[in-house]
Amino acid sequence: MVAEVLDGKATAQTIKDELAARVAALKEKGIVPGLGTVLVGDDPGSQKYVAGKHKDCQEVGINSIREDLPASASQEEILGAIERLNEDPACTGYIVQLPLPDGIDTNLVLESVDPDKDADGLHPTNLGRLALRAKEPITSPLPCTPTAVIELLRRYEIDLDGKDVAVIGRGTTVGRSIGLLLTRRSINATVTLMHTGTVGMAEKVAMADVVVAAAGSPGLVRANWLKPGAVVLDVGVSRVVGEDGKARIVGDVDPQAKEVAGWLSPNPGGVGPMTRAMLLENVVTMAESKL
Ligand SMILES: Nc1nc2c(c(=O)[nH]1)N[C@@H](CN(C=O)c1ccc(C(=O)N[C@@H](CCC(=O)O)C(=O)O)cc1)CN2
Repeated sequence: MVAEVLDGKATAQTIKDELAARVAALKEKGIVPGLGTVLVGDDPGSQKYVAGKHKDCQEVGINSIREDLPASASQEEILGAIERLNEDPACTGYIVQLPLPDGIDTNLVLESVDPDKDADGLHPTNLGRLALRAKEPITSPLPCTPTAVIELLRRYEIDLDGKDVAVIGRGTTVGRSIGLLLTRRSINATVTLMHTGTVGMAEKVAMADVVVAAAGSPGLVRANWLKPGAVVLDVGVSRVVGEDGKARIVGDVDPQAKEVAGWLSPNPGGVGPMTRAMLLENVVTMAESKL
């Protein structure tokens, strides 16, 4: 068996084309959506992701606003940037690029974002709504990587109803919140959330119809763990330097998984570009809510 590809890059392009039409309609009504980013420090990955977000904005017609701070920025300086974006009427929504440098209280920073401008869906108010509203439709912003996974599967018409989903990784941006989304009444999956303390990970993965690997541990998920035909989403991102001295991205899933899985999202080219598309979608939806 050779797995079919869940092409996140192509799907994200389709979504961006759809968003460009929605942005044009907003502009006709005098509303120009604006995305803000707060980037602290010089982590090459974060710099690349933020640059990608601004390029995406340009592509779909969204204004973008940058708050770039040095790695030495104090907590107060970061909170100052947050305050400026909270107050800026040109900023519809914004994100604080994670991770923040050591010594910065990430929770305090995320809690200082105006929940109505939380394009990342990571403010406790928005995560709380996700936790509490299991049945009702949610109109507040949702975290981008979890929605990226679900939207990618939806666009490929892969139904999650009644499916067993193994999620590996308990980080804020993916693992913790994807379980809440997947178990919503409208999606109806059953989730096993695994982490470094999990005993018997291979056996649990072997029972899953769908595997979401978001541990950031290169090659953690072995091909021989997978149920034949499983749907595999490789979300974890690690930058490794090859023998040629060049840095490249490696996912959590053993490349041989393509011989066992039924569907596989590549990394790069899978959930990453979809995450960026979901961020734009959040901003456009926030702007439309002002109509
Ligand atoms: N505030 C947030 N910080 C972080 C998040 C997040 O959702 N919110 N997630 C990740 C980084 N991330 C989004 O910010 C992200 C990661 C990867 C990509 C992406 O498009 N990757 C490309 C490859 C790009 C490359 O060559 O390096 C791909 O997968 O094809 C976009 C966004 C941590 N921080």
